[in-house]
Amino acid sequence: MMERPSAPQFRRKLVATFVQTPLPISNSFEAPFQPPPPPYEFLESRPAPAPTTRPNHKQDRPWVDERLRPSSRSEDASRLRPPDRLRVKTSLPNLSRHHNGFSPSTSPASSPLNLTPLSAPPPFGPDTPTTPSSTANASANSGFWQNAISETLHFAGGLIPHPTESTKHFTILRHSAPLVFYRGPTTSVAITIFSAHKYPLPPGRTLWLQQRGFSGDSGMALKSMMGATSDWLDVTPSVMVQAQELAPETETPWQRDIGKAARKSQKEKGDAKAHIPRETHVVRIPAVSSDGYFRFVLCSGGGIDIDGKATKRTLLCPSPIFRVASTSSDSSIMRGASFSTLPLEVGVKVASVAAKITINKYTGPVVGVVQGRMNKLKPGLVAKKVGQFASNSFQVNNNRDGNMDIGDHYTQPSPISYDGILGLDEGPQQPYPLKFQGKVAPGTGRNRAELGIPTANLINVSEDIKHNLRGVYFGWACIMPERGFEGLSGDWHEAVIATGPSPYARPSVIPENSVTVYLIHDFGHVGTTFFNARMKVVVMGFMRPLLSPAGAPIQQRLDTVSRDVYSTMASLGRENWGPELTIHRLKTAKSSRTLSDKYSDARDKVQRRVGSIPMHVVGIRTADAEARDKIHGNGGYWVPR
Ligand SMILES: Cc1cc2nc3c(=O)[nH]c(=O)nc-3n(C[C@H](O)[C@H](O)[C@H](O)COP(=O)(O)O)c2cc1C
Ligand SMILES: Nc1ncnc2c1ncn2[C@@H]1O[C@H](COP(=O)(O)OP(=O)(O)O)[C@@H](O)[C@H]1O
Repeated sequence: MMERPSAPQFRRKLVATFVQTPLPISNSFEAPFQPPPPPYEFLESRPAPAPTTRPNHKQDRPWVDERLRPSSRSEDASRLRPPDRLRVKTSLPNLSRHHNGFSPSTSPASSPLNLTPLSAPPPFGPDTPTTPSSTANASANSGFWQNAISETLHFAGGLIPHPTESTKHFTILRHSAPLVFYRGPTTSVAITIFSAHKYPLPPGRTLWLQQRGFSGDSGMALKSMMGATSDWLDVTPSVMVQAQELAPETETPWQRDIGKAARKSQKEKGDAKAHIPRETHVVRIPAVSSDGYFRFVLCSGGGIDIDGKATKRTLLCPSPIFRVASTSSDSSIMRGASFSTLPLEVGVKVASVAAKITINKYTGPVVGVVQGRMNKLKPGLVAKKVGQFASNSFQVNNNRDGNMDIGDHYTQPSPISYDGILGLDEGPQQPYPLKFQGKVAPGTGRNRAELGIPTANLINVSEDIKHNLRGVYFGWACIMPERGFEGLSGDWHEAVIATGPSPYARPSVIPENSVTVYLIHDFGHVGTTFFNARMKVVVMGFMRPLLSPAGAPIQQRLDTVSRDVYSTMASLGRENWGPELTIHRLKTAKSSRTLSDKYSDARDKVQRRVGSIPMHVVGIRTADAEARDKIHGNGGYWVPR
């Protein structure tokens, strides 16, 4: 992490940075990796499973640690400060000059719209979409937003300065900037845990997220969202990664931080008692954590033992605090802010105003398209409702009403008719059949090599499918009869479709779902491939969740796959499950829908579009972020040292 200058320097630097180039955003997001990991190790390499029940623990209320409790009266006074005192000057130069953030009461909404960006707008983030309609104006906005964040990060550096927290035997060093802008499900914070020679980290160590000043209603809301019984969230990273797998640009700054902290510890405690680095954790911040001040708490125990019982949790060390900020709720959340961090809140507010302008770039086109289409359906309630829905989806605090519960209904087990035969004899039930397409791309070749089962890896599959499907499904697939693939069977074939994080993928905070299809068809001779062919897939039902293949003997995997193939063949062999009837159904379903079906279809479509708009790029939390979180699980990764 970048070193923070002392106060007067800091002020000078702030202005200087402001007119030169914006700072890079912190390294608190997904880090790139290089070599692929060995197969099948990732799904189960976490040392302690996430507890399903958590002990009630009045005794370990958050923030009772005296060293961390905001102490002074001045803080109480600051809490009473009316929010309008926090109104900010509406341009960044002013913010820089009034670096404490307090300024005459100018309406925050009044002038940013008129602002021109301060420096040439750089592209924002690695996954910044380039919509055709993103005009010069829009990219100017993103420059403005980026500047606002850079400024705020500077503030954070000065205002939450402690990068380490220690107890007698443990130290936690925070690598990421102390201000973490919410960036969707990949939002993460990196820490390294040190411990004394005689105190290696216990094998069942767990990491918990605590919110500062956290109590009452919000505590309850959090609990019910997570289905948890406690207001601590288990955020123990899921997978282990070796240091050699880290990209140098990730590892080098961490090593620098670690070296510095280790030297300091040696100086303070002497060789015998110095704390030595044990593990680096990149911890995913779940959407449900909302905005506020947080810390991690390292514990021994807290997981589940082999009998399925929760093990006793003992506190070992808290981490330094950090602020998570998004722009969708009232960003000037005072809960947990101390007097010294109030100016930071102002910075967040400015970034938030900037983001709201920037977001028009993403939402504008979708609202336009949907409303345009609905006007054709007019007049009537339906058009009005969908139109409203389209606009409302972009409201900052959009409610969950009308949202698809993403993922859930695609992972419901199909009813079993009889031995191994899935689904009712009458045919597939909602939401199936489900159609999608993809292009066949080379994979690792391991499935064929190990099991003799070639699986076509599909790319260019819609985000919607990748997000919602997780597990093993059965259905039909065909290779599209195009030039270059004339010799291949273009018929519909029974297929097993497996989607989920690939066991062979590079590690990341959230592994991307891959879609692989095994066509139950003999294409002639061993080794036939059809890379670059387009494939159509119709999913007819859910078969089973993905098993973690870690350590599973090949024979066991073969048995599972054989059962999958059998079930698929047997289930699809019934009259109402054939490909022709299914395709016919898909076609007629389109023309025979009632107006209200159309309404819900259009609503789903809009909702999916909304889900696919990268709102998180500018720190907006959408209502489905929490639903998606359920799919992502803990995520994150840890590196032994
Ligand atoms: C019938 C079948 C069942 C599968 N079951 C699982 C599973 O339970 N868990 C899993 O992680 N992957 C499963 N997969 C995916 C494969 O393990 C593998 O990731 C995929 O086929 C890509 O391999 P490739 O790189 O050799 O093409 C399954 C694949 C097939 C065809
Ligand atoms: N029955 C089949 N189902 C799916 N793909 C097949 C089949 N027969 C041949 N293939 C071809 O084999 C490839 C998969 O082979 P595999 O050795 O698993 O390699 P990879 O891991 O590169 O996908 C597919 O991409 C496809 O081109």
